[in-house]
Amino acid sequence: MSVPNVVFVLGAPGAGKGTQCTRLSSKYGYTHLSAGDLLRAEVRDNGTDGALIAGIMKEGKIVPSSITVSLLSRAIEKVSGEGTSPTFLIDGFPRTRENWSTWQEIIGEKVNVRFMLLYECEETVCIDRVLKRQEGRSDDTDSIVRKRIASHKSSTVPIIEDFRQMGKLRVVPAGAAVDKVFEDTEKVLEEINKV
Ligand SMILES: Nc1ncnc2c1ncn2[C@@H]1O[C@H](COP(=O)(O)OP(=O)(O)OP(=O)(O)O)[C@@H](O)[C@H]1O
Ligand SMILES: O=c1ccn([C@@H]2O[C@H](COP(=O)(O)O)[C@@H](O)[C@H]2O)c(=O)[nH]1
Ligand SMILES: [Mg+2]
Repeated sequence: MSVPNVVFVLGAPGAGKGTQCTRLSSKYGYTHLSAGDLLRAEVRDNGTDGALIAGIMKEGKIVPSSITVSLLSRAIEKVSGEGTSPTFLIDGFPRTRENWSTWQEIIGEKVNVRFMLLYECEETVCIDRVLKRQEGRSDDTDSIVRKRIASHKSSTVPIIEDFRQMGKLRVVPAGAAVDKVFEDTEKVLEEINKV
């Protein structure tokens, strides 16, 4: 089988990464892997690092790269072994430059990272969406979402900028309605698939 393609999907908390990945997966059969969901599953299932992860998420900080990359690596291998779609949408990762270097060390050439898709949205809109979200997430509180936004600015924006410098960043405005954001995402994917 050919090497799986990967698209990293980034954006501030509440920008709509999960919403758009779900739609893309159902329309195009891509495999959606949310790093945050994998970490939450470790907490829920009392995994080895569950308590550590829970404490970090409560502070809106970033979990050590070795933990997140090994969860992603296992999930990619599991799905690849099932013979399903070779295109992965990796939602909410890489969060830091260190996340990316650890990914390169551990996963590296096993996959082909095509580009990073960035959902760009006003901070006030993002906060409003997170606080209205009804998914029972313990980090969807006013004080934690502000910490998550601060982590996004200090730790994630630099790796997004690195992808821009590499010519591997595609930006989709995410302040509009879900359908419009989806249409704009499809346009970006069409352009990429022409290359
Ligand atoms: N374009 C949109 N317009 C209005 N509401 C939206 C839009 N996109 C997503 N939402 C809603 O905003 C909330 C956050 O969306 P979503 O969970 O997709 O964001 P996210 O980027 O994955 O956030 P997080 O990083 O916190 O996981 C959800 O309740 C979702 O239904
Ligand atoms: O690569 C990652 C992804 C997530 N985290 C932590 O999880 C929460 C929630 O992430 P969502 O993408 O909003 O689901 C995030 O605030 C981080 O604490 C991480 O450390 N590394
Ligand atoms: Mg999400």
